Amino acid sequence: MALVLGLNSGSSFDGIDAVLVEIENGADGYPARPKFIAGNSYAWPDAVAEKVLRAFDNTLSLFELCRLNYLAGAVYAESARALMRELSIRPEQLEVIGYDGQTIYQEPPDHTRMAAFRDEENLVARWLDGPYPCGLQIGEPAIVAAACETIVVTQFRPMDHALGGTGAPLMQYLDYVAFRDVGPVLTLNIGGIANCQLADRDRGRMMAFDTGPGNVMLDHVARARLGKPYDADGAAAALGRIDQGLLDTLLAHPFFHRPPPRSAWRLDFGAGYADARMAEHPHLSAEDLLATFTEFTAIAISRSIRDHVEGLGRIDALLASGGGTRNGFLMQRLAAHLPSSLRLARSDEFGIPAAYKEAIKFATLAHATVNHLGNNIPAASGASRFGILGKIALPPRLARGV
Ligand SMILES: Nc1ncnc2c1ncn2[C@@H]1O[C@H](COP(=O)(O)OP(=O)(O)OP(=O)(O)O)[C@@H](O)[C@H]1O
Ligand SMILES: CC(=O)N[C@H]1[C@@H]2OC[C@@H](O2)[C@@H](O)[C@@H]1O[C@H](C)C(=O)O
Repeated sequence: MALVLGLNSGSSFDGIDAVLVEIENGADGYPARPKFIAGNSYAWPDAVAEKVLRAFDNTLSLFELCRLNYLAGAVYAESARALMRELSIRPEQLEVIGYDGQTIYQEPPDHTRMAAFRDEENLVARWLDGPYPCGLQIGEPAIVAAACETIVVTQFRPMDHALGGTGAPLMQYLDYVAFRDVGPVLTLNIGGIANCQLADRDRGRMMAFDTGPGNVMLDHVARARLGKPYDADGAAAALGRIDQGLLDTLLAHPFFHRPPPRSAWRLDFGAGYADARMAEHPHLSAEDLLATFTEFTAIAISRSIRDHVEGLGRIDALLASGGGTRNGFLMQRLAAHLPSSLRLARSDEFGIPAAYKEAIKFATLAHATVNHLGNNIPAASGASRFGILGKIALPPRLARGV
C-alpha cells in the first residue's frame, strides 16, 4: 500500500487541488482503484497568477518564463507542504508526489499530417517539419523534491507525444484503473476545457478526447461582466435567454471537425475567443451570454459523445467530474441534450470525488511511473505503443555516498 500526494492546476487556472490517496497494486499490472483520503485547494498567489495569465497570452519573455517555471515550482511545493502539514504526513511516509505542472501551451494533433510522418525515421525531420504536437508544463520539480524531501514525478505528456500520441487528455489511465471492472462506462471531466473518455475492460477499445469548452469562457464572462470568479451554480445563466445566432456561430468552430483523439486549449475556447464573440453581440446581457455559452458547453459535450463514441448503445452511465459538475444549470442543460439512455451521474458514486479527480489522476500516474507500470493507453491517445509517462526528480535525502 502506497501513500501518494497528487496536485493539479488545469485550464480553468482557478487554484491548485491537492489530494492524498492510498494506492494498492492489482495482480494485472494496474493499481486497484485509488482510495481518496483527503483533499484541499490552494490559491495561486496574485503576483504569480498575473504572470501565468500573461504566459497564456504569450506576452512573457523567455527569460521571464524561465523564472516563472521556478516560481510555479515553489507554489506547487508550498501546496504540497500545506496538505502534508494539515494531515501530519512526513516525507518518508509518501511514496511520491505527482503533478503535471501548469500547462502554458499545447498544440492540437493533426492526424492527417501526422500519418504522413509515421514512418519518418529521422527524428529531427519529425519534429522540425512534422506535425507532432508539443506542449509546455511549468513548475520546476527540483524545487518540489528539495522542499518536500519526496520523489516527484511531473510532465507526463511529453512521453506520450514522443510515442506519437496526443498527450492530452490523460484521464484514460485513471479511468482504466478505476473502472476496468465495471466498464464500459463513459467519463466526463468538465474543467476549463471538457473531455470525455470511454473506459472499457478491453484497453484496445478505449477512447479519450476533448469535447470542447468547459468553464473557461463562462468564467471569463462572469469575471468581465459580473465581477465574479465564476457563475455560481449557473444562477446567472439560468436567468438569461439563449441567442440562437451566437450559438450557431459557436457551434461552427473548426474544432468540431477534428477527429478524436483530439485536444483543445485556452487558445481555442478561452478569453480571446469569448471576447471576439461578445464584441459581435454587444447588445447581449451578461445573463444572455452566460445562458448561450452554457448551452454551447452542454451541446458540445453531447454532440461529441453522439458523433464519436463507438458502441454508445451498450453504455448506460456517464460519470461526470470537475468543477463544472457544481454548476447545477449546466448539468441540467447537459442532461437535456444527452441520449435519454445515458444516466448522468457523478464519479463520487464510485468513490472518486468529482472535485478532485484530476489530482487523483496525477497521483495515480506518478505511482505508476515510480513502479515502472505502463501508464498510457495507446488506443485512447493514439500512441504507437505502451510506455511510462512522467519525469522523475529525486529528493536530496535519498543521496548515497554523501
Ligand atoms: N459552485 C460552482 N458553480 C459553478 N461553477 C463552479 C462552481 N465551483 C467551481 N466551478 C467551476 O469549476 C471551475 C474549476 O474546475 P476544475 O477545478 O475542474 O478545473 P481545472 O482543474 O482547471 O480543469 P482542467 O484541467 O480539466 O481544465 C471553476 O473555474 C468554475 O468555473
Ligand atoms: C494540455 C492540457 O493541459 N490539457 C488539459 C486541458 O484541460 C482539459 C483538457 O484540456 C485536457 O486535454 C487536459 O486535461 C485533462 C483533464 C487530462 O489531461 O486528463
